[in-house]
Amino acid sequence: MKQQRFSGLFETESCTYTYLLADTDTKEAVIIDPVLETIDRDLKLIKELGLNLTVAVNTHCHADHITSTGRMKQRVAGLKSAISKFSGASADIHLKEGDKITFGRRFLSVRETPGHTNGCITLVTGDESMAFTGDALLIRGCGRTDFQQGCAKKLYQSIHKKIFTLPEECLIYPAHDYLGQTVSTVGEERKFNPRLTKSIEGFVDIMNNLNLSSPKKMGIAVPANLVCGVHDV
Ligand SMILES: N[C@@H](CCC(=O)N[C@@H](CSS)C(=O)NCC(=O)O)C(=O)O
Repeated sequence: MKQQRFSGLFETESCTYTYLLADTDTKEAVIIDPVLETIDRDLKLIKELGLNLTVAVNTHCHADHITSTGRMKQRVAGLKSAISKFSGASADIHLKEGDKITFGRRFLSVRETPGHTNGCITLVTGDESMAFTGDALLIRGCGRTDFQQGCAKKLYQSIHKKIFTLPEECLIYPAHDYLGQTVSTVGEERKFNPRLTKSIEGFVDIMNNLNLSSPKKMGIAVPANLVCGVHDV
């Protein structure tokens, strides 16, 4: 009997992945990194599947899009928002290393993976078959480290100590992909990630020379995400 429903959902403007996980027996569900623009799509799916959404969690305080967790709380009775205690953002649940987000008989455990921001977390399924890495580890890449307390050394250590120590076959689901890639594995990223296969000095050098422009929505996204995407809840 299948006990877990998993959906990967995509928001095209910010290239953000939202993930929905549910225990198919109890119908309890968790949503990871939901985006304001796709709130209707996500809530429609949840309703169609007859799920009871209990937690909406952000892997960090996003700088490129506005979260829908606050608006979801207004539309889903009993829903709780969650984010790292180091994010600086308000939420019902402030997460730290080792915490568990339970849905039915399943859970996600929290691994702190700072470096892109101070409050970045990676969420790992109880059986360590899936890891939701937010903007820490991307497929063949990683989150930038040039704002929001970003630190390349910290990110390198986070990924090597908290993500690359997971089983080789553990599936990696990042918060973004800009090339259409949907999933990787710990083993693949350990072997082929062009940034993380370097020494820490080489990695820092790459990160200091990315020369990326700032996310277009940064000025509105960060203040909004500090209050779950809304200023009135
Ligand atoms: N062009 C996009 C922003 C793209 C970007 O900066 N992505 C971030 C994650 S969202 S803060 C990132 O870490 N990218 C790493 C990389 O190597 O691309 C926009 O304007 O929103």
